Amino acid sequence: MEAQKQTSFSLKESFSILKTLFHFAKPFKWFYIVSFIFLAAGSAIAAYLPIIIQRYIDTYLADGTATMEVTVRIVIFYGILTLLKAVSDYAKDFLFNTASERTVGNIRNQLYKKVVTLGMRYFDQTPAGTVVSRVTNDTETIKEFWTVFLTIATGLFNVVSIGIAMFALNWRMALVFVLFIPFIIWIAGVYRKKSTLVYGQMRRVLSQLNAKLSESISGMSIIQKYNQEKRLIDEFDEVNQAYVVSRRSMYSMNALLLAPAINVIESLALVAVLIIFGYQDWNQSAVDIGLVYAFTSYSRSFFQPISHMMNSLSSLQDGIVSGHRVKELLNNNELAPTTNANSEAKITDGHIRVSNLSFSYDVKKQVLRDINFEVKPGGTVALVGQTGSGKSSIINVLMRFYDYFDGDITIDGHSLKDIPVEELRSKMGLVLQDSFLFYGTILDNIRMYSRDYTEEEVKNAAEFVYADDFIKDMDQGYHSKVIERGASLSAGEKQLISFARTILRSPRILILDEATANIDTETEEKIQKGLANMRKGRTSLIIAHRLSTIKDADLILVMKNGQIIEHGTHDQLIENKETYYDMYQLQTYQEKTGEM
Ligand SMILES: Nc1ncnc2c1ncn2[C@@H]1O[C@H](COP(=O)(O)OP(=O)(O)OP(=O)(O)O)[C@@H](O)[C@H]1O
Repeated sequence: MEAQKQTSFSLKESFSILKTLFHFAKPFKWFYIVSFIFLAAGSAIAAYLPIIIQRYIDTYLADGTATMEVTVRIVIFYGILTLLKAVSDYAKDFLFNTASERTVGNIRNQLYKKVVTLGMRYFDQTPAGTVVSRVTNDTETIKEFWTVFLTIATGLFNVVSIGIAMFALNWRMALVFVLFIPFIIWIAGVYRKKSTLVYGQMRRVLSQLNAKLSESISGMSIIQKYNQEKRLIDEFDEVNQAYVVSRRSMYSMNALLLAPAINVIESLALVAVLIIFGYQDWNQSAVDIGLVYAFTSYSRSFFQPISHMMNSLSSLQDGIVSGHRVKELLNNNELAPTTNANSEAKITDGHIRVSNLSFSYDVKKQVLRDINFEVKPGGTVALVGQTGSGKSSIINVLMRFYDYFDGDITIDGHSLKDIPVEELRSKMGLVLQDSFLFYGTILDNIRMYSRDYTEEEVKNAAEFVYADDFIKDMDQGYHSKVIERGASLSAGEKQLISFARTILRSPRILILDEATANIDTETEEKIQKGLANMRKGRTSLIIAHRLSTIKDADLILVMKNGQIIEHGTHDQLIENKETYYDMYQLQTYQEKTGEM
């Protein structure tokens, strides 16, 4: 985490970051090379154009030999070169931007590919906003960084070609221009210092603005319930005003330092040339009028690129920072757990055995301690216990969302570490409390966009878990739209869809985190019937919140602080009159008095 905040880098680090970025540009190298050839051509033409006019003035106009024919020839030549320059500039920009967009697109894809292979540990430690920002904002900054490369390259080509042209025409005049370069560098330095502060402040306030907005959107129901609208509007306004102020400082800084200051330097350089050379040479020979014209044209094209290059340096720094973050994410090795490479173990019967399993999410806090139990093929084991006792953690380990290091879990005699993750996940049907639905149709959500299942099979699966009734009642049945996260469906309906999704894949083992949300009695009845159908002939591991639903389990494990403190069947545990008995008594009382 600390490294992500790093904002300055040694030369060696910067090179290594650049190397990573260039690596992504490699597939498009010909685009870049050809674009630079056009850039060189454009710069050379830009430097040559004033020379044509200078020659025309000094050779023909000055001594009165500018015939119509000569003038037309020169105009045509000038016109063709101007056209060529326009074509070169267009080709340069088009090719470079195509290549840089593709390069950055390539980076975004690689980042996303990486993100989906990362383990849950990474997501536990990294706020979602940070991951989003890596894939969107940082790549956008890298895009700007790429554009800066073009600005710098264009600047260098222009300065060099115009410099050569100026020295070739008159080295003394050229020298006067060169003497003004330090002033431009000084102004650009002042601008850069100030802009780092102003842009930094702007970015900070903008991210506060975004954070405020996203917090309000996700907590809108709480905001409205507790009448917090006025407070939040005021807070938003405060940050918004700060943003307006920081944008204003940016504009006033740019208005003062960018164009006007550079214009002044340009004019000063030109005045200096005119005064110095005007006195010395002008009166002696009229030939120099063309020269003065050429230098007047050069002044802008010579100083502007230098200031642009200097201004771009801060974006270069931002690009390196973003490049570093991207590289860090790409090199992150908190990958999702994998399997022994050569193993092809298969799940056939669904016989689970957990032996001496201990587990921690963060190495510091022991979440599971010495867990031992067995679920026979087709049997049902229920996990019960107070919140935070470790029930979900057992499932997290069993599904290989997290790796474990102490003890082992075997299925059909194979250690989990030897069962390919795809095999494991295809044979284990997982239904979580909060079923995640994707944007799409009910049909897409049940078959998870796979073309392996026909609509008929999807319907059969839905019928099997009693989800068919409510789906048929919807406007467009199985083709009804599901909005983001299935917000338009009730918790019970989402759970039924999730049952259908699970059962469609005929898993050997069923892992179920029973929903605690309030579900109406009718849906609840369907859920229980659907569940009973799903469990038939399958090994089931159920996290139960309502003890009445697991009375028939073959084994009930009572958990507390990451340990199993009691186990047995419902009747045995009731007879024991310990924790389970107390929990059961309390729940039965609550159900009777309607407190649940
Ligand atoms: N991703 C995680 N990273 C770190 N600690 C975690 C993580 N998930 C859970 N824990 C911790 O592990 C412990 C067990 O949590 P777990 O979710 O397994 O409990 P649970 O019995 O399923 O609770 P509930 O009934 O509320 O779902 C808790 O102390 C919790 O704070």
